[in-house]
Amino acid sequence: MSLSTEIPGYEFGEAADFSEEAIFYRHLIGVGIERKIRSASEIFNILFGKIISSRRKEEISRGKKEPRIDAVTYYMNVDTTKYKLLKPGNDTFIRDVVLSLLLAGRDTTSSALTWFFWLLSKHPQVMTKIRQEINTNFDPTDLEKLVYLHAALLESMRLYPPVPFNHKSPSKSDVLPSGHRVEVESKIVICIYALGRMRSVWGEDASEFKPERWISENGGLKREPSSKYLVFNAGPRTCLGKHLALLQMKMVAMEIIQKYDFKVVEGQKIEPVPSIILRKKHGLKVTVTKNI
Ligand code: HEM
Repeated sequence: MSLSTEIPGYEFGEAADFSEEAIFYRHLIGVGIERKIRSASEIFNILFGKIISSRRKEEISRGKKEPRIDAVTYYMNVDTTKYKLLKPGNDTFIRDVVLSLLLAGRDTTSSALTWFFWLLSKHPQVMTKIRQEINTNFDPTDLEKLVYLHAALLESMRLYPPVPFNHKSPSKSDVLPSGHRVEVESKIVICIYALGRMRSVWGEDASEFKPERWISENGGLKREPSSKYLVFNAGPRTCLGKHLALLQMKMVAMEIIQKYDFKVVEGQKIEPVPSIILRKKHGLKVTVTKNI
């Protein structure tokens, strides 16, 4: 669903939601909801086919002028001779890379912000502190100064991680540091949602929303190892968009908090969709008034 009534047909969004739900069933239950995946990929193929072919025509008509700076153009201009598996004009490669970036960056940040604003509605004292910080420390060129807002976003994702679980399989049999033996290709599902709420990891107040736990004694941000805060994954396949995501979320949150007052509509059902992204099944209904 889109907030704008002017945005025509929302095929991409619906296809993305379908795929995320279908992948959930594949990861966890091991059965495919193939029809959803197939119709979502047909939509992606049609949409990306149109975009890539019109971009190719545009590039030809631009001639020697500087190419546009965007992901599709960047990957269209990759030197395919340097890579064994790439063929010139390989549209499938461009489609897959751009689609991965869109899926990785689309619902993750929007899911994070939806839970964040819902938590703020339940913790008005946190909202007040964020407003105070924005009013005193706001510098559009340096959002790093918004330490409390950053802490509140990290804390919200600890309780409601946009990617709530991950799934790994060893390529050969191994023994984990815990002593558990894992057979080749066995499925290890890591529940990031549960990890964020474990008292043994986060302390007795693990289930409470407390941005303060991220503030160090000197008032800066406390760093936690990525193996403890697995929200962006850890190791070599850690999220490439982590810093971009936090920056985008700070910008959006700051704009909304500064300019609007919003009230969450009472009595609505809050429940997640079974999907690889922790989306709210019914969205979040709020009434918004502009701050003058
Ligand atoms: C709050 C926002 C985000 C969260 C919580 C998040 C979380 C994650 C997680 C958990 C993974 C690992 C997935 C796996 O192992 O299967 C991942 C991978 C990735 N993310 Fe993000 N992500 C966010 C935003 C973004 C954004 C905005 C982008 C870029 C536009 C992005 C790009 C990527 C890419 C390219 C990977 C794959 C890295 C690899 O496999 O080498 N992410 N992200």
